[in-house]
Amino acid sequence: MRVCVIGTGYVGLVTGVCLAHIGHQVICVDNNEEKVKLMRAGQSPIYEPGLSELMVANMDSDRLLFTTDLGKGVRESEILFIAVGTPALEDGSSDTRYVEAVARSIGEHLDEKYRVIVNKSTVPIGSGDWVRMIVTEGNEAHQQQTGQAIAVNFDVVSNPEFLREGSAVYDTFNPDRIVLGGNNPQALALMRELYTPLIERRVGENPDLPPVPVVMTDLSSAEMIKYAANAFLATKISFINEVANICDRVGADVSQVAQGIGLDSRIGSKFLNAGIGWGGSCFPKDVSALIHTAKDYGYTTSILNAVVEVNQVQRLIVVEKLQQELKILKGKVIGLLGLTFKPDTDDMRDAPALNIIQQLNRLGAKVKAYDPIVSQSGVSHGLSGVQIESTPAMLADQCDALILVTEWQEFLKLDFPALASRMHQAVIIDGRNFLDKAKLQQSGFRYLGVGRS
Ligand SMILES: NC(=O)c1ccc[n+]([C@@H]2O[C@H](COP(=O)([O-])OP(=O)(O)OC[C@H]3O[C@@H](n4cnc5c(N)ncnc54)[C@H](O)[C@@H]3O)[C@@H](O)[C@H]2O)c1
Ligand SMILES: O=c1ccn([C@@H]2O[C@H](COP(=O)(O)OP(=O)(O)O[C@H]3O[C@H](CO)[C@@H](O)[C@H](O)[C@H]3O)[C@@H](O)[C@H]2O)c(=O)[nH]1
Repeated sequence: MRVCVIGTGYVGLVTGVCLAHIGHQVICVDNNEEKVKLMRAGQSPIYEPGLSELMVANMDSDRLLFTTDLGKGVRESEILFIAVGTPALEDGSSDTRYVEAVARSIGEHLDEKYRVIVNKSTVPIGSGDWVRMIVTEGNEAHQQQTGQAIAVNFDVVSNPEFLREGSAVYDTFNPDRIVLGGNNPQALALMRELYTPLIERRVGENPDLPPVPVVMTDLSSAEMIKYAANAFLATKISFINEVANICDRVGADVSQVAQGIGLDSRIGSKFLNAGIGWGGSCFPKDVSALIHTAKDYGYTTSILNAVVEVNQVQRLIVVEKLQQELKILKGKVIGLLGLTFKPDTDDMRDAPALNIIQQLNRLGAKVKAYDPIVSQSGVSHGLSGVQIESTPAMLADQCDALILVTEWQEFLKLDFPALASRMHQAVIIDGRNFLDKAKLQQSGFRYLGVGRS
């Protein structure tokens, strides 16, 4: 099938590359010329394991091309994915201006051929009908300008994305479910056909599993599924973090507690890692957007408000632990192991590290950091108040404490005795309960986790 993906960020690029890989003809459109230039040269503008190789292979097979020309993408494709960003506005609601701009442009380029316009971006409930309206407006304006009368024919489908950064390619090939929301069975049938190789598990690592469940819904239910999924996962993390804070006080170990409750199949063991809380480009903005939507309808989201509140406190729990340990932070040197909001990504959007740096700066500490991706990339990522070091050893030099912020696998293999010998005081706060406490203690560290007293 002929597909156009508009927006080549974490979702759009991965979606475009993976759809090409399962045999579709894909045009990826982005209005960022630098990005398009990079991708045309076979380089991925984002760090995502396995993505670059797959991208180049599909470009070489002539199934994937990149352009800034949205008109070309619309004219030459039957399925048009909108995959642009929907960041949070000041008031917590979703900023849909990029979706609006794309929907309007699609309208300007439509002809008589039938198209399915797919909302892949996470958009507020009700956006399906709104996108239809904007596309129609764009088309009518174009017709007025050109004097051409075109009978356009299209449907809007909601197809929310559930991939995780850091395992985006794997998740796309091995989804837990595919959600398709829409009003016209013809559009939903085309979408099902598009995903058939994935549904039948012809790609991916679990060929023996039953077919991927396809959940067909109306537009707004599909939109709500996306928000509800992220809000539930964020709730699960805030819940275990609250339990961790109680564990710290009563002397229990949250890792053991998580194992004990996670084995109950009604609870499940995933997303029960306590630590410095959830961040990233999705959970914070999506939970806020859902709270905002509820407010628009006069409903107060008591649970979700608490989920956010717990998370705000949780992000700074490592600084509190540091204060208990070192007392005065003014004039102390603190080293952060990791900066990105999770491992295997270069994404710094709403990373807990940003709050930790700000708070340490406020308390007068000098902050240094080492991150496997950020240190290598030489890109500032808009970071201020932190000195980026290029090796863990340089990070440890003269530090009064280390804080593990991101659980990069390579941190498990660090030479901790060597790091301890370079520090002023060998204190480590494990913000992800990731390191081996006994090993750290043997290496001469005073070790503190979260809820692992
Ligand atoms: N990042 C994730 O893990 C993830 C997962 C699921 C869903 N989502 C949702 O998917 C959407 C995209 O997220 P992302 O993280 O990929 O965003 P992103 O910021 O990484 O990428 C967005 C891309 O859209 C491009 N763009 C903006 N306006 C454009 C226009 N008018 N024409 C063409 N291109 C345009 C930008 O240049 C950028 O490359 C969001 O709604 C997000 O909530 C993201
Ligand atoms: O047990 C856990 C699991 C995660 N996290 C944190 O939660 C955040 C989000 O992690 P994760 O969900 O793995 O990453 P994302 O790439 O943000 O993916 C989420 O957000 C995406 C965007 O909507 C969705 O598509 C995915 O399904 C959803 O998992 C990160 O800060 C993690 O450190 C924890 O603190 N404890």
